[in-house]
Amino acid sequence: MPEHSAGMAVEDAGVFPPITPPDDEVRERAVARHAQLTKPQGSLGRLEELGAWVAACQGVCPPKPFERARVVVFAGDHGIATQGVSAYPSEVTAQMVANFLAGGAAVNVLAAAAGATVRVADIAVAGETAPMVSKYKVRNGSGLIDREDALSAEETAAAIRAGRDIADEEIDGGADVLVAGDMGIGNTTPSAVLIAALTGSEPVAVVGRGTGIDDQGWIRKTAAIRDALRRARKVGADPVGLLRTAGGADIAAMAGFLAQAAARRTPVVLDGVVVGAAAMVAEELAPGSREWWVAGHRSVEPAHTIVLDHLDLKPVLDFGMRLGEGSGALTALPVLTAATKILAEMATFADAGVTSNDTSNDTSAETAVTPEPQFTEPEPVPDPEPAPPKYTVAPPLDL
Ligand SMILES: Cc1cc2ncn([C@H]3O[C@H](COP(=O)(O)O)[C@@H](O)[C@H]3O)c2cc1C
Ligand SMILES: O=C(O)c1cccnc1
Repeated sequence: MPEHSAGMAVEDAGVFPPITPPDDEVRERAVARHAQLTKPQGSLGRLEELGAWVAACQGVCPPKPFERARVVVFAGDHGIATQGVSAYPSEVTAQMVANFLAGGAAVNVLAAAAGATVRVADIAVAGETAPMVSKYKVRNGSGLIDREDALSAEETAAAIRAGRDIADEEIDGGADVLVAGDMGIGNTTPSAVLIAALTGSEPVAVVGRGTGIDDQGWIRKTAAIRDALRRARKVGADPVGLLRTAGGADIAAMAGFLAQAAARRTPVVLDGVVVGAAAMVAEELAPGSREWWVAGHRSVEPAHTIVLDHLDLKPVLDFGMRLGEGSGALTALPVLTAATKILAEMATFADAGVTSNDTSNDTSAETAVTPEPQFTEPEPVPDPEPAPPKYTVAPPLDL
């Protein structure tokens, strides 16, 4: 077991303190501020709601634009990848970790574009990775979930603990918004199993094309999900039991990370189906965590829509994306920044000397004589002769 989890009782890793929601009173202040900004009421739509959410999370209105957005990519392999459920081989996972470190992956580009920085954590890559990313490694690949448990009880606890410790490190280091990303060939299969187990869905409802499997791959993947679901039945809806039997170390770490972020009152932008599966488990571990998350996007993977419905989260973007790595969340992050800056930087009607239609603070109304109505009801106009129809139906052609 990695040193960071030494001394931690196995059964405590998945125990979280009660999650307190973002500050509703501040959210209301943000809504009230929106009404004073120089724009018609409600005209910035969802942007207004997102800005109020950021304010409620930060407990301050106007909210502060993010200064340290951080994405943590949780990497891990999955035994089930050997069963032909992915369009790519497992070795790609370690190769992509090297690509992340070299700055060449989508996550690097999208993070830079959104003003975020990237951390990579090897939780269960099959094979060696750079020492700087392997501090929290739990094992080399998780088990073949259609015939064995993904993890032992100790490994499950170590993985959840790893995610919690990583969230703590990032928040203590000043992160003010977090993103979890995934990298692991085969990981959409355990994700689908967890989502099906927690929502009572059928394998065919949760199976997706992942990296782009063909129809034969789809059949193999559906069978793998079915078999893993059958094995997972013994643990019911127990979240830690599900991570152990049908999840994997990387997904367990993500679940710990997402719940710990909520426990530490730090907002999170969720990504696609893999992070979504971890989020569903995290919500079971620490109910109420979902209030600290915004759904960055809707992934193409069908199971992701099931997650969004289950957690009652409305995605910011629906871009037809299906990559993972945190890519959808990072594409949405600038929208959150824009929403925050609207509340922080726009002028109010009073500041800008723009006439508002808000009379709630207008004391002159009490002393004024009845004002002249600006618009009067028009006199009723008598019905004119019915106009002839503009277009008439042509008579049938006599052929
Ligand atoms: C080059 C490459 C980069 C990726 N980055 C994320 N994924 C994503 O695709 C994989 C999940 O799909 P499946 O379950 O079908 O294997 C995971 O590695 C996920 O992170 C990638 C996949 C590949 C091939
Ligand atoms: O939705 C995702 O995050 C996703 C989809 C396909 C492959 N990997 C990740």
